[in-house]
Amino acid sequence: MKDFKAVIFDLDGVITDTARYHYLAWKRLAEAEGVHFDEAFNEHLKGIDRMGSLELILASSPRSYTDAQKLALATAKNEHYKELIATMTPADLLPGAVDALDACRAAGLKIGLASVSRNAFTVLDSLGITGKFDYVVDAGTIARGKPDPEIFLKAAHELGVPPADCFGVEDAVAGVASIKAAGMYAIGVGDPRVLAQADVVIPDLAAFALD
Ligand SMILES: O=P(O)(O)OC[C@H]1O[C@@H](O)[C@H](O)[C@@H](O)[C@@H]1O
Ligand SMILES: [Mg+2]
Repeated sequence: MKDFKAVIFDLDGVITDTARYHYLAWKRLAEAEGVHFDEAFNEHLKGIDRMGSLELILASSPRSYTDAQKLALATAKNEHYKELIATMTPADLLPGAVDALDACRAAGLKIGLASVSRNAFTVLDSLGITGKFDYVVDAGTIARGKPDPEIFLKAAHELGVPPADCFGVEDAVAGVASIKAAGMYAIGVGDPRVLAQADVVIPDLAAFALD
């Protein structure tokens, strides 16, 4: 691998298994609205921001919705999600996550976090790893979600490193697309058939190695 100067991690599904909690919360909402929801559908939602995910689900609903109803549904989903993550602790870190962060730090890399989740700061605090990042993007400041490159470019800018000297780590198709659109090297975490756009795919962070 070339001599990178920064690494930018996604959070949900990479560092901790919150992707599972997003899935459960969306599934309950979708089924209440008469929309069939399964793992395959959920794959399209990974990395997509809250309102974007809701729009994708409601596109399959037999009903129509006002903006106020959509906002109420998104808020209800988030309340359910917050209940699911309320008991998170450092034990919820995925295998290899802390070792990967520490290896990047030991190698002198700047470390950023690029999650479109507005719950990211809470989750990082629950996991006890906020201090391991040089910069965490505030999702509330991002105009265009993944697969747009904005969030990864913002992280690189704030870390003071050109995008070409950064690599990103992602579990979502939209997230890998965002990294590539930003002009960065992409490490996919998950299934290589799903994350075909990534430069390399590893099954989880336990397999993360800087060489
Ligand atoms: O609703 P939140 O916490 O702002 O999260 C937004 C999105 O954050 C992403 O990290 C998840 O992959 C998505 O599933 C989720 O919808
Ligand atoms: Mg993710």
